Amino acid sequence: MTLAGTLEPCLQSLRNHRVSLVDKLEFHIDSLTDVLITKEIFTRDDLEEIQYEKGPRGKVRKVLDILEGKGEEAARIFISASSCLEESNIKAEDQSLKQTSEYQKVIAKHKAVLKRRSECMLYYNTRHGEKIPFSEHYVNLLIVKGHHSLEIKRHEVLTFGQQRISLQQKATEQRLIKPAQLFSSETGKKPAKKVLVTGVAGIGKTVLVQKILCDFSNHKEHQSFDFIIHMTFRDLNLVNKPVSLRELILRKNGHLAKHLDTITENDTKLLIILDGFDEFKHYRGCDVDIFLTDLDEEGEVVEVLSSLMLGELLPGASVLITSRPMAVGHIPIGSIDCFVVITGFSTVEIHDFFQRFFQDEELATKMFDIVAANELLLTLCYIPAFCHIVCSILKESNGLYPDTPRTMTDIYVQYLLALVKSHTNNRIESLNNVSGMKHQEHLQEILLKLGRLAYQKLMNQETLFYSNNDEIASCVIASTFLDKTSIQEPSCTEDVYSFTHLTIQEFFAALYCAMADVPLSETLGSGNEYSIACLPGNLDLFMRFLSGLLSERNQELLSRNIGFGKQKDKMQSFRLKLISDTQATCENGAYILTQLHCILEQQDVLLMQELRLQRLRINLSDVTLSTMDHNAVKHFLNEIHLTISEVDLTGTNISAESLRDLQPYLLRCEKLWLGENNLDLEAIKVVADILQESDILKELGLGWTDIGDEHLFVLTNAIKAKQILTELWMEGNRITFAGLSPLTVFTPSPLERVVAIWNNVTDDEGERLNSLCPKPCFTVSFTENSMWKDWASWVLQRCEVSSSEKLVTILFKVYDISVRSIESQWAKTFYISLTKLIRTRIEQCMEEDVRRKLEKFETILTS
Ligand SMILES: Nc1ncnc2c1ncn2[C@@H]1O[C@H](COP(=O)(O)OP(=O)(O)OP(=O)(O)O)[C@@H](O)[C@H]1O
Repeated sequence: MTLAGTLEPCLQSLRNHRVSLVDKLEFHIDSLTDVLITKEIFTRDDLEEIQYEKGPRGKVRKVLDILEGKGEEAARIFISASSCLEESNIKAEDQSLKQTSEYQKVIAKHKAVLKRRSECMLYYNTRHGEKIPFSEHYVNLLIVKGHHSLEIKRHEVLTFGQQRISLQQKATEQRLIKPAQLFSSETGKKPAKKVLVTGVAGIGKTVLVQKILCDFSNHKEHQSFDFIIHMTFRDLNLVNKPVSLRELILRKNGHLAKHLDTITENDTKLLIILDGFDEFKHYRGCDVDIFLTDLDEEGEVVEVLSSLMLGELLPGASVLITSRPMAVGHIPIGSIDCFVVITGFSTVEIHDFFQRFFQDEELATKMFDIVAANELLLTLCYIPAFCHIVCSILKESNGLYPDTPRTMTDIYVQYLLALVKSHTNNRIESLNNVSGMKHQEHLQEILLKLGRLAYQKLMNQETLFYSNNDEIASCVIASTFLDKTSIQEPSCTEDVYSFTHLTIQEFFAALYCAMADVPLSETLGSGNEYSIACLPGNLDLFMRFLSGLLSERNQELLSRNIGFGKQKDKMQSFRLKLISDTQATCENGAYILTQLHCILEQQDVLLMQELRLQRLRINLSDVTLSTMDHNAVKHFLNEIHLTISEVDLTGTNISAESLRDLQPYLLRCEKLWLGENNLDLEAIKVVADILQESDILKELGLGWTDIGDEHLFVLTNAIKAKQILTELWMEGNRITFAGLSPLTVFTPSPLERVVAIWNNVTDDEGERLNSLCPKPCFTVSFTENSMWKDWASWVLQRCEVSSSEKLVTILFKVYDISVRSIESQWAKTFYISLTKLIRTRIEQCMEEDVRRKLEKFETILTS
């Protein structure tokens, strides 16, 4: 004991001063644990243990207990960190007394600035000068906390080889929250610091940000922060030389210049909002190796922002990032501690939106009824941006829908026509009139110029641009779709432009490709070829618009109203490409959602009849599915009556409700993959219903779905009723021997294979299970070579048909040192083939960031 005391003076000192340390540190426990995590003394598991303790004093005690097991060096670092903390607090207290009143004045000033900036709704067809008060027009948005597949990615339980799934790390249950709760602490938990808000195009991410700013500046919510700094990636794209975070903040917040040091020293009271990550030019390059840690340190803009997101820069500050889902994979996920998805409006909110938009109860109800009578239109209105466009069209046309829109493109086309019409005082009405003809040609020219601008900028991932095209900037119609902002550069003020909404830019880009006299092979591909399936993910909305614009009905509308010549060759070429790409994808099982949306946009039953399908595989994996996505899937499967050989819904954030919605189609499938979704008992009951009803469902995948024995019992009863299922995969769950043993009754017939590795089952228990059936059917660890050989060839085939971007996602899941260390032949062959494939892709890859990631994997696999 004495010996230990002299050999471990720091540990001993902690023991001696335990009582006084609890007194001193109880108010600094959060910052202290943060420091210890940053210095890698504490792990996330330690943090969780500390957070379970009630009250700050209990937490300090827990910290001291944990330190006992961490050794002398950890204790030394702790003592130095806590004395620094105390010193800085004394200094801060002294200073703060002096600064309090001035600091409060800056807060008030900043709130006044934010209030002015956020008090008007950013409606994007607002006539110049027309102001719509935000608070009167904000409609409640449905926001869900917890996104299972992202949570899992964060905890890295997806990587193969993880031997243990921490039971404490059960995925957070999904639940509705209010904007005010984004940063509020839940019982016993630390408030979230890094929040990621995702949601599809036009769902209301930017409006949510505005809501936060508005409530903060009106002293209503988020008052735990002293300052909120708002930046958009759109603006940040304009920075093309090394900068410091100080410069970035001051670009739009010059009034904070004098006090920025105090504000950032007090970073736990600071929230930084970064809106529109998907619009960031460098979004694919955020896995930087260089970090900045100081407010004044200069670096590339991507380095500054990545350092901020990862908590290297201003570690105490809270950060909220918004992004469309397609770019989420590029955000340094490890740093995020709260995932939020905006799901848009429900019928109640749509109704409310109509009331606020029309500001006349009777008229609003009449308009709402028109929309409610058309199910497709109503579905589109769940997305606020579309809801707004639908209302605008109804307003312009007095409720008379000229052509009932059936798809997203239809409403954008009609929106374009309505705005063009209203801005040109109906001058394009008459086709017979000569000046009308001239006017039409002029109009076509302007729209195509605008389209080309949208297209060029979209391909370069630019959403904000300096105007070097005065003709467009000064034209009234063009300016209807463009926003002008003046920004302060060090020596002058510059005008910058953006489309009024990103979806509008995507629409115009597609309009250009569809209507300009440039062949599709030139705009969409290189040489004579182009592919719908292989375009990068950020072009999927553009592709859907293009398909809709190349449909018969929209060509007809554009020709009738604006005089565009129909692009018959392009329509035919696109249609044939869509057919051949879809056939290939159904055959090889590559990701299919974009094609399904393109098919929905075409609204052409004949097209589906022309599909010659030998096999039907539907792969929708790894992207959260929205209501519109479900519509696209259902629309396709309603017309194609084949048996579905495989449906892959892995990592789609699927809920019980959406599973129920898809149930009739899932009854037609032979293999169903539902892994990496948080399946609650309700969802499992739907799966059980499918098992009980289906005559053909043979293979079911439920890996990493957070299921336990209680869920498995429900499934077992269903398997018993139908006795068709041959394979059940349940890796990475909470299942025990007790849950698995009732399945022995059905092994080996019909159930030939039950995979339950990374559950709560020991190898001995696995052997016992196998001894209960005539031949071994249970796999609880990596032993059975033949099975893993099959698995590996399935994964390899998936990799081969995936785009390089998607390949990176798959590689993140399947590479792992511990599997590579397995000496089995299958593992060796698997990794050799994978390495070969990666090499080929590196050679072909045009996208710098994807190539870099592939090269990293190649190095890992060959080292
Ligand atoms: N809560 C809301 N109340 C009223 N209108 C809303 C609301 N949310 C969104 N809108 C309408 O939808 C439009 C689009 O919203 P917003 O720009 O926030 O979408 P987004 O998710 O940021 O889209 P993108 O990913 O394309 O940038 C807004 O301009 C507004 O007209």
